[in-house]
Amino acid sequence: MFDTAKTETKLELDGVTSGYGPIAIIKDLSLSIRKGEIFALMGKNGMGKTTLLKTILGLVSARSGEIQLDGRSIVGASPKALIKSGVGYAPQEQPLFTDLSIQDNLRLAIRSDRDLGAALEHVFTHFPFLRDRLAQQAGTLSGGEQKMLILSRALMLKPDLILIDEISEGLQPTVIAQIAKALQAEQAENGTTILLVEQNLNFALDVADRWAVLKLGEIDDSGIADADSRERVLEHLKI
Ligand SMILES: Nc1ncnc2c1ncn2[C@@H]1O[C@H](COP(=O)(O)OP(=O)(O)OP(=O)(O)O)[C@@H](O)[C@H]1O
Repeated sequence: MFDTAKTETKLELDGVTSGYGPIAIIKDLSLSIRKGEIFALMGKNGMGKTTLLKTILGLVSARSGEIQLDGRSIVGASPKALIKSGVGYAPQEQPLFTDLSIQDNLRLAIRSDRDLGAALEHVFTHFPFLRDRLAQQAGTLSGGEQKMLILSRALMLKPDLILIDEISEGLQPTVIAQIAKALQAEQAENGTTILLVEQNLNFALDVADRWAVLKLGEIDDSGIADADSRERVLEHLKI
């Protein structure tokens, strides 16, 4: 639930415009994510949710506006530099090396093998099935298991901020529940800030402290996640 103590800003976007070629997808968007909160960003297909995450990460350039992480500008920073400064990313597209083992996929997320043992133990607390499956080829995991591996990779460095893109897509409720539990544990135990792009309203509003709906690259509505949020968000997602 929303904690009024969470007032410090972790990520601030101010008047951000970005897109592809001459087309602006994100339009003069301002958004403030507080330290330690789970923030759900929802919206219909093609509204710019992924583009927004990619703009924060520097994978898509911001044409104008300001993006600050912990009060410092990150406009123009490389994705690698952002990951080094504590940002994790679980992309929507399957980013696994399917012919490599689970362990090798996880190893690629850390800088030095010296950190491997501790990082693995960290992700095993959320997804214990990985412990006995480290040698298995990632491509042979089920869809749900692959999603848990993608999230685990983003969690290997214990990021302060995680950007997660439609992790629940195509997953059965038990796997979604496991992922929800993992995110809530990260938030509660490590004070992790989570920006969750989602289409699954129930999952998003269950775990989120606050939410916003993106429409054609602009914030159309936003609020605290409470009993009335579901109906309000649903209205925005209608055709
Ligand atoms: N590389 C690209 N080049 C040109 N246009 C793109 C590119 N990537 C996305 N777009 C366009 O930008 C718009 C927003 O796409 P984006 O993937 O950000 O939306 P989304 O809200 O995440 O959608 P979904 O929920 O379907 O994943 C869409 O019209 C899409 O076609």
